[in-house]
Amino acid sequence: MKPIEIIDIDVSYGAKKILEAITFHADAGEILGIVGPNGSGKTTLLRAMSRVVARDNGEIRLDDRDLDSLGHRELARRVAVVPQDISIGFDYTVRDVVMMGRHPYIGRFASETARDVEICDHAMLLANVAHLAGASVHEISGGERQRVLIARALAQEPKILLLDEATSNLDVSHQVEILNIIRDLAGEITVVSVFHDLNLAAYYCDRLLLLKDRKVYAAGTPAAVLTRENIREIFGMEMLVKPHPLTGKPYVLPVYMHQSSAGENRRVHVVCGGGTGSDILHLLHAAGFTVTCGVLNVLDTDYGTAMHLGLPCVVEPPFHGITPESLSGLRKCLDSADAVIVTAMPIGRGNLDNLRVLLEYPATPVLFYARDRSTRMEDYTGGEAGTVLANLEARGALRVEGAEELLARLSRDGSERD
Ligand SMILES: Nc1ncnc2c1ncn2[C@@H]1O[C@H](COP(=O)(O)OP(=O)(O)OP(=O)(O)O)[C@@H](O)[C@H]1O
Repeated sequence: MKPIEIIDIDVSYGAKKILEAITFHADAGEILGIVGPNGSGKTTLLRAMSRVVARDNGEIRLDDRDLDSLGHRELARRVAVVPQDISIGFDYTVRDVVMMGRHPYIGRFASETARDVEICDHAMLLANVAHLAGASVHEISGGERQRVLIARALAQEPKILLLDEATSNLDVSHQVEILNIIRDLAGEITVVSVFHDLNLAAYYCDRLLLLKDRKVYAAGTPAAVLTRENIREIFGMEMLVKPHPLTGKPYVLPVYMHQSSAGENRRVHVVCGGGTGSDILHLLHAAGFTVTCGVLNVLDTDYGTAMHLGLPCVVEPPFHGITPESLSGLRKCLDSADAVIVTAMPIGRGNLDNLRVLLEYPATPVLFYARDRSTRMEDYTGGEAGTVLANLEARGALRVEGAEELLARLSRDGSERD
């Protein structure tokens, strides 16, 4: 028996269909997150589950009971809702509002019992609003009001808790505090919560439901739903999706790309390693250059960046020297490159081979790139590497510092060529 089963429901506002053919269930004691872009129907879905809006067709079952067969009190004892809109009309005290959560249990003409008071006090403690009990709800902050509404929902002792972005007004420490409380309660109760913050959703939810264009686009574990492809498709932007280094849960990081066309039709090859090229790989890609890189080892940070950006990269296995095959791969990149960038990095045997090959391309401009003053090429060179670099400089290789200078130099070279 599932605490919540939604079977093929459609929901409309007037003639406008908002949700179509929605089917899913929540397992007992889980936190199910609903994610999706603005206007995709997340709130409407919660409203349908709490009978605030009627569905056009399909079925909603709570513990195998038809939602429509439940009386108002019975429904309120099963389902508590923390809405997105946290305004409260009358000038109640915090305690009054939290006590409203007990109404489904208090008889029409009866007054609250000691048990109601105890549950209400406990709910206020849990949501960290006990110290505000006597304050007017109009004299507390938006975040505090949100916690009051969470306390009211907890006082309802629901089996199912529906949260509509219930932590969106809270600062990060209160967000985590409330979600930790909800995580602790899950197990005893089933939680369905709308999230805009994908990282909070990934961390706190057992499963996610991703909505798009009125329908369920994907459902499953956070790792299965929050893929780079799904996020690109749904939100239309690039995000890096990685396991969080401490929790192992998926972690999404937006790639803020200020796209430009400065590098259109221009090809650059980047010789980098150890993370020294990640910033410019990203920047050059965003500026519209066709970027290749390598030779890199597959465990290298810059290789990770190249893969995230989808850049062609000549690679070798970890701790492997450069083979003739990858040298020929590198030459293929260099044959069509308009410029080569060499980042300031420690130059080991592998990179020395990379650099030697550049000597075969005297007509291709080479830029030695240092991210800032603290990283200088000469700090990293010496011996044979120093000689190769000196040879490249003798052939016109230039030193540039900072991404701005690099892009300016590349566009100057481009216009000179044009
Ligand atoms: N009371 C209403 N009457 C008519 N249309 C509505 C009403 N409430 C919402 N809508 C429309 O229904 C669609 C879905 O709204 P809903 O609030 O469910 O989306 P949402 O995914 O929760 O959005 P958000 O992320 O912005 O909170 C939107 O196009 C919205 O304009």
